[in-house]
Amino acid sequence: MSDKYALELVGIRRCYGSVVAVDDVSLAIERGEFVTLLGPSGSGKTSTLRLIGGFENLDSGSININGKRVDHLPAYSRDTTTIFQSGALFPHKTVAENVAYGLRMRGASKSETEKRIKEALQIVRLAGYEDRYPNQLSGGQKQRVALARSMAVRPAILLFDEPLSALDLSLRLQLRAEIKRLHQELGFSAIYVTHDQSEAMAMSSRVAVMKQGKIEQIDTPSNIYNLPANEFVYTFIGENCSIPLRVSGGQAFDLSGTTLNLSLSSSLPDGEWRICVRPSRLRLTCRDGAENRLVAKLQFVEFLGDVHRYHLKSGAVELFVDQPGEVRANPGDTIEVGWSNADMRAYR
Ligand SMILES: Nc1ncnc2c1ncn2[C@@H]1O[C@H](COP(=O)(O)OP(=O)(O)OP(=O)(O)O)[C@@H](O)[C@H]1O
Repeated sequence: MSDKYALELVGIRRCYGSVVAVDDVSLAIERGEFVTLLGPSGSGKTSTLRLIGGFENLDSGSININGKRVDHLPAYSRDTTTIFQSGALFPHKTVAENVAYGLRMRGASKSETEKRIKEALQIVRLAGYEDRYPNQLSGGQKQRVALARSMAVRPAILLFDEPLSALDLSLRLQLRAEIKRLHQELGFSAIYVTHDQSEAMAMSSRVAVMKQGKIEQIDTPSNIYNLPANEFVYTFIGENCSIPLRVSGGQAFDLSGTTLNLSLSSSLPDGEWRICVRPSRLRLTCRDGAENRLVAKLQFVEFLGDVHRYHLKSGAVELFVDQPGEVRANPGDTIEVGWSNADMRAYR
């Protein structure tokens, strides 16, 4: 146990009947880190957060906050606060009373409480809203109050349980930037749960990708994106084209048996493989001699704003390529697609 960490999870486990919701999860978060638990529905993110916050009990393992074991303590005695999806404000209390709540629970004096309310509302840009009631606030403002209430306590670790998922897209983007700014300015330690990968990538110091109660990979957003530990992480984070193929004697064949011009295949053992490439790393012109090339037919083109998405078919292989600029091909045209070895991953 080390007090170097704001939070340490050591082999924590929680089952509901026959479902193993959290399966031997270990994780250490340094002070000031913003770590996101990201994963599909049912992967155990919320259960992990609830175990840390003390809303659920462990079946085994231990939880340390600032070097002290806390898993035997009730929620209110742990040095954490949680911001929920719904905000969970008290409807009959004013903004100031809502923010004061956690401070009172922790025995702060009246003058300290007033000082912290003022500070917290300033931080979330809601100074002047002290006397309003939650029903007089917008969805985004309510979440800012919930944030202020949690931060006013200055907990060892802030827990976020999908706090933006009930908001519309533009508000979500706005608040996401706001939380990032606050983290940068104040340097609090946080665990953030989301199933939105762009949110996780944009906000976090590190991202833990979860699947079936386990952490598949924990790393910086850039390493998660560029150096995924396995196919699950690769396909869960960002878009990708997956090409099923068979390698035999250093040659690659698609599933219809057509030879593919892939240089990586010379280094792959014989067998069935899936090659994964991000559509943004595929190139439609290969004059510079890409290491891997496919001749494909253009099916159709989608306009996506900054880029066009070219949907292509080559034998049994289907791909899509994102390219900026004008569209210079028509459906039915033959196009060469290329990519470098560094941009592709092979999984079996
Ligand atoms: N109180 C409970 N009783 C029974 N099963 C539960 C309970 N809470 C969670 N589970 C189960 O545990 C597993 C993990 O659930 P959890 O809510 O932690 O996942 P999640 O990754 O947060 O999902 P989501 O993104 O949908 O919120 C799921 O299979 C879920 O059905």
